[in-house]
Amino acid sequence: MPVHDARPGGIVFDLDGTLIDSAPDIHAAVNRMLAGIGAAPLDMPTVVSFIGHGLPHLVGLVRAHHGIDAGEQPRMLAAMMTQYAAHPVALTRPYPGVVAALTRLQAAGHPLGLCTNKPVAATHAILDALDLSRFFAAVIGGDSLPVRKPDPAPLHAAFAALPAARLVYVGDSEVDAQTSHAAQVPFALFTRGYRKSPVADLAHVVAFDDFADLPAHVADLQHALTQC
Ligand SMILES: O=C(O)COP(=O)(O)O
Ligand SMILES: [Mg+2]
Repeated sequence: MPVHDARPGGIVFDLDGTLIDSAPDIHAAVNRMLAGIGAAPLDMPTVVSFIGHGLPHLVGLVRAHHGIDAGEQPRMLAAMMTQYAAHPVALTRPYPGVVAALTRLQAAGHPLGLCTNKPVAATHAILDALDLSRFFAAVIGGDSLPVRKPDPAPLHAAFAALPAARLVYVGDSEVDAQTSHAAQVPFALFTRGYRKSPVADLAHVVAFDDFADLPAHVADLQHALTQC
């Protein structure tokens, strides 16, 4: 078979629950926001179950959980943004092996991008603070476009900014699997993130629980791409 495109393909990553374990800071910000209105704190698993569709959606779920009127949404969202912006990386760290994997993939010539539902200003602040910005040629946040994941448009935008064929989207959640499917991009599932469903219920071409294994999976996908 003729070689379709031998150049290293573009790889786009999700952020929360994929490259970084950000739930502890999101949890802390939620509870500071709730304390500010005299509401009871939420435990970590509850907040983790609310992550994935962006901060406006998360605040809506927090509000519903406490039975707070929808009219409070704008004030609560503004407070959440303020609280999160105040301490975005106090407790947030890349998952083990992430920096080494990104370094290897970049050295192998893969253009790298990011597509997250996190607001883009907070995304840049976190990437800068954790010294991750240097890896990404494209960063699309939850408010970069009028629509967010699982709409495929943000993922299309991230890949469009990379000078390469679309190789794979790497994410951790139901939203990411749906987005990949809608964008018709192969999906690699990091299984230690914030998903709520069994691995088998999320359509994927690769599932992995250790970033040390990702470069080999990518090499296999690249091989398949160049053979088709
Ligand atoms: O902000 C969220 O709710 C989820 O963010 P993610 O898209 O990086 O997982
Ligand atoms: Mg995620």
